[in-house]
Amino acid sequence: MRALTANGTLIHFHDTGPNDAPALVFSNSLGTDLRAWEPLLHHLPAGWRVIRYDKRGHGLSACPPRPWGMGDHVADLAGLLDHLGVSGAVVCGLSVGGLIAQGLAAERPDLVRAIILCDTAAKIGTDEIWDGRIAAVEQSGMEAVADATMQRWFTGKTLRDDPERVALWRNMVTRTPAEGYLGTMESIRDCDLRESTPRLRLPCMGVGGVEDDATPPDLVRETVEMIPGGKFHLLRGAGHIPQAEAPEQLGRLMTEFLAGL
Ligand SMILES: O=C(O)CC1=CCC(=O)O1
Repeated sequence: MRALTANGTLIHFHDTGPNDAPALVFSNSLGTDLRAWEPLLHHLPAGWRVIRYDKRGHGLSACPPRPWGMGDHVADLAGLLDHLGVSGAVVCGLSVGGLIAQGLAAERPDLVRAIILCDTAAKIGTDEIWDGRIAAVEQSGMEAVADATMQRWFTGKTLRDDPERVALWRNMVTRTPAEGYLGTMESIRDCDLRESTPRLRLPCMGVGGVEDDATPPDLVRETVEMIPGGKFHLLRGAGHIPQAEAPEQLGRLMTEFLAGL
């Protein structure tokens, strides 16, 4: 368990593997913390320095008073990598983590050598969707959105066959500070990368779950294909959290992509 102050914010992170190995950095989704990547870890190739962190308002990282936005999420990750002396990383982002990865690649190309976009887009949702969820959390707290979130995140099969595992993910959401969740929803609502992402010039792989109701696969494909050479893969048997439902498929695709860099 380690922490440092980046962009004025206490950031909790895990950093494993040799310091001189190429870095693979994970940025997680709304309502999840760095534990979200655990199912994937043993499907990753050896020889990488793996860095996971809790974005502001999530996990053990600080939750500064709102308002803040996507620029802060990007500056937090830039600050973390600068402090760790990491440049030229491969950044893998899930959902809002994918927005952070795209934003970092645009703002600080020295830090990013390639991106892996999981269940994300250059623009996620509409003002109407986010304003409705923001109002629900402001009025009734995290419980108000937890069940609908599980429906968006997981396939019918997982919801039916594995209720205890789903309950753990639900706990992760309901234990996220409401302020952190609200600030991140506002960040997503106000973020539109449809002009900057097509200007990125770096290797990009993307994946989308066939049953993802939050960022449907065609939306993810559209974003990945904005970047020349971007390659999209559809994940069978997966919803919005591919490392939970399809860790082997995702690990194999990532291993192939990383080997080709
Ligand atoms: O709606 C959800 O919970 C899915 C999601 C949208 C952005 C994000 O990070 O997660």
